Amino acid sequence: MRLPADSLGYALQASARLVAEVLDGANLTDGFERMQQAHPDWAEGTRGAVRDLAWSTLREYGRGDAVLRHLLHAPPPSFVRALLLVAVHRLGQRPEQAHTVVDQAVQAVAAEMPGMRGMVNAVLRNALRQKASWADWIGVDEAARHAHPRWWLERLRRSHPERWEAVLDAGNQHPPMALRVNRRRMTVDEALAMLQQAGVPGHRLENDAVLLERPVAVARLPGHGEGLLSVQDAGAQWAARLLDARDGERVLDACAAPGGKSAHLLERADVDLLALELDPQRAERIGRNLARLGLAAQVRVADCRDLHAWWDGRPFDRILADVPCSASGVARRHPDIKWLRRDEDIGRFAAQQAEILDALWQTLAPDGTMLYVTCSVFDEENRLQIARFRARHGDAEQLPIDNRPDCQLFPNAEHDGFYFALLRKSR
Ligand SMILES: C[S@@+](CC[C@H](N)C(=O)[O-])C[C@H]1O[C@@H](n2cnc3c(N)ncnc32)[C@H](O)[C@@H]1O
Repeated sequence: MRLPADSLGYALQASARLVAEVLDGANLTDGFERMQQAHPDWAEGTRGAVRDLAWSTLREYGRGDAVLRHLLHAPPPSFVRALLLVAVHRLGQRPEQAHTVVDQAVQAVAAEMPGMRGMVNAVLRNALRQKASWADWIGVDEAARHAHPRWWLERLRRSHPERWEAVLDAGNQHPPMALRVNRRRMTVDEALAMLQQAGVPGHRLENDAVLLERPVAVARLPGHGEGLLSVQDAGAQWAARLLDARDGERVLDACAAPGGKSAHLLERADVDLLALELDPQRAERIGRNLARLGLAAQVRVADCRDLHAWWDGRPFDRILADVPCSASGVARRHPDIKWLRRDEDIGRFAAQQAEILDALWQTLAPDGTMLYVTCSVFDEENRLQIARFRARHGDAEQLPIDNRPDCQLFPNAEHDGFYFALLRKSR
């Protein structure tokens, strides 16, 4: 049986498939991309509903899991468990629609696994009867309360003893949507007026980023196709300002895909840019992004650690090292990472980042600067990484950022979490 694509049952079914895939180890964004390709006829409303349910269920997964632990006596098939998680999330979000949610969840399971219909109905009705106890079930478990895995809590508490809870709270919110104005094509004031006229109001942030009042589909952004604007988090837009590349300089973006920061560097100055990327498919996105904006760079697929493979021996004036990391500062955009990553992964990222830093340092000109960037909030990838790098490289001087040794941005209502350290090579 097929459910109407504009029904809640359909959105519950599709989002439960995505959640089930993630809990079995798959990447959420890739899964959603594949699902959209398989349904080119989806209306914007259907796409939005499926996305919203899957993302917000996974953002809160720890809480839903704590509720289900009290309601299930044996583990159900992964689709059914995922459907129950999505439905429990929706029941919490929209208590006034409780009976519709239960009815539509039953329709959703009937369409996929008809034999489980009675079980889903019974569990959800029981969940409703015991709704007053949910807060206690969640409250006794710190990891459930914060909707993050326990190891993440511990690591964050060690890294930021004063603000770890605020960081977790921000990580559970819907992320803001910010735009970067292509300053070669228009001013921020012109962009704000154009957006206002299109019914997409926003305001200016630091570094000339624009924060939208409400997130919108990219298709609704005026001037996006023509390269006047790009979607880029306001925190990510700090990188180009901090690196401060000037006309005529030779610049390396060592980990470049999908090319957001490369594009920003090129919008700000006429630099000779080499963009490296390890993953060939992701590298293709750099060229597409730059073409939309009317910008150009040399794009190469290479492992930036393997200097023999890509470096011609000519040193760079500036290097952007936007390294692969845990992405713990952007978990609200990619809530699957909270549940897919393991504590041991952080040490592996740190080792890889150290190799990248050591390799790139050799390609930096004397007096040149390298900006190290992560979208992590864990010290091991950030402050400690840079302290260890400086201990290995006596010719590395750390330049202050806004009067501090480095800069840790925490996720908040304006931007995601990022870390920046600026290093100069002494002569
Ligand atoms: C944080 S993302 C970069 C985001 C990009 N700078 C932007 O602003 O659009 C890190 C990228 O580095 C790539 N990468 C990972 N290891 C790499 C390596 N050893 N050499 C080059 N690229 C690498 C990943 O595939 C990923 O695309």
